[in-house]
This record gives sequence, structure tokens and C-alpha cells, in this order.
Amino acid sequence: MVQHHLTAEVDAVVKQQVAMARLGVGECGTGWQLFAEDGEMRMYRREQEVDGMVVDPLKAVHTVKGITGHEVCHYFFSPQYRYDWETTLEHMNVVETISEDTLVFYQLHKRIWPASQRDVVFWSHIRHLPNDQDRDGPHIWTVVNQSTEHPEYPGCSGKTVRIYLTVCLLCQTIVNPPKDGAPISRNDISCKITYCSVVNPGGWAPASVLRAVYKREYPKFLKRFTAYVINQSKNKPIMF
Ligand SMILES: CCCCCc1ccc(-c2ccc(S(=O)(=O)CCO)cc2)cc1[C@H]1C[C@H]1c1ccccn1
Repeated sequence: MVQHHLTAEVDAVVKQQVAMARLGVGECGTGWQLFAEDGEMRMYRREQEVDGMVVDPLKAVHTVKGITGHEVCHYFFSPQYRYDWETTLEHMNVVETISEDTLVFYQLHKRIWPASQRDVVFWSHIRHLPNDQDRDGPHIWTVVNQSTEHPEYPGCSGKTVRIYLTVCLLCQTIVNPPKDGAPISRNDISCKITYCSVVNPGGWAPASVLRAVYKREYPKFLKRFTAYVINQSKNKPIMF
């Protein structure tokens, strides 16, 4: 099978991002500050600037009952559901289908006053990995999104500012089998979610504006997305 020119990059970035996501916030060195908490959800960020621009890495951990890692990654990766949960989207389209588990997206996000409107081109890859703690346990599922270039979407349209991002959603399914040997139901499962994101906002935007936007948007996004997966999955057979 002829390899796509991105195949090697996808494999390298996915491996690197999964390794990073697996590190707890304690282990990846100090500097992680908790900035939002809601029930089981904890959101951390590190204050980081690149060429005077705020690119604060974000790491969120969350545990959600009644859904699996496969289901969380399925709804995060698949384009047909995106408008349902990504409220900051003005337009999205699949630019290229590299394979059934690797797509290239274009996304135009709603303008966030006073900054100019942003857009992004990224490849998105979904993969499951053997669970190295529990050999016969459910696999770990991940989706990695990484900015990329695409000839049809040069980053200099003038009207919008091109952003750059690396995102890793890593999901571990926890099963507590019922004592009486009954079949596993949604009451017996939960999903440990780690969401890592680094967004370079492209053109300059005031640090105070960016930090306020991230502080507001990320918790909203993760709560809304996980609620969406619960609602979509509740009356369907469990996807392990
Ligand atoms: C002045 C603001 C400049 C940056 C605006 C912007 C653009 C894209 C993005 C973004 C793009 C993709 C992803 S994803 O995880 O791959 C899912 C697929 O959509 C996630 C977040 C974020 C933000 C920042 C609003 C902030 C924000 C944070 C979470 C959600 C929406 N907006």
C-alpha cells in the first residue's frame, strides 16, 4: 500500500502525544496550575509565551460515568457530529480523507471580540492501543489533532488569522463488573479522559484576552462535549 506523505509524521506525533498525555500533571515537572474544577473535571494550564504570544499548554483530566473511551473518541473524531458539540465553529469541512482513521479538517472558528477571526487546518487521527496495565482490559483510545499545511488552504487569506494547534484526547475505560456475573451495563463503566491542547493563536492577540478566552472556553467545551457523548450513547449498545 502506498504510504501517504503524512503517515510517518502522524505515527511519530501520536506516539509522542500519547506519552505526554500519560504523564500526570505532577510528573511533567512543576508549573501546572489548576485553573478550573467542576465535579470530576480538573483543568490545568502552564503560562508559556512563544515570540511574545500566549500559547499556554492546557491539560484537563476528567472521569465520566456510563461511557467508554471508544465512544468518547468516536464522537470527537467523526466529522458528522462536530457541529453538535463544537459551539465555537462557524464552518468545518473535511479537506482530505487520508485513510479511515486519518482525516484532514479545515475549521473556521467564530470571531471572539476583540481578536480577529481564526481558522485552522489539521490532520486528525484516531487509534486504539493495548491497555498495558490490564492485558485483557478494554483498549485505550486516542484522537490526536495536529496543524498541517494544505495547498487548498494557504494560511494567508488576509481576512482570518491561521492558528496552530496540537491536541491529544486520551481515554481509558474502567469496568467494574457486577458481582452477580450479570452482563456489563453502563452503570458498570466509566471513562478516564485526559485532554491536552496547545493552541498558538497565530497573529498577535492581547495576552489578557487570550487567557480570558481559554479560561472561559475550555471548561465549557469539555463539559459540553462529554455531556453530548453521554446523551448520544445512553440508549445504544456499549462500544468497547
Ligand atoms: C482569540 C482566540 C484565538 C483562538 C480561538 C480558538 C480557535 C480554535 C480553538 C480550538 C480548535 C480545535 C480544538 S479541538 O480540540 O481539536 C476540537 C475540534 O474543534 C479545540 C480548540 C480554540 C480557540 C480558543 C477559543 C478557545 C477555545 C477553546 C476550546 C474550544 C473552543 N475554543
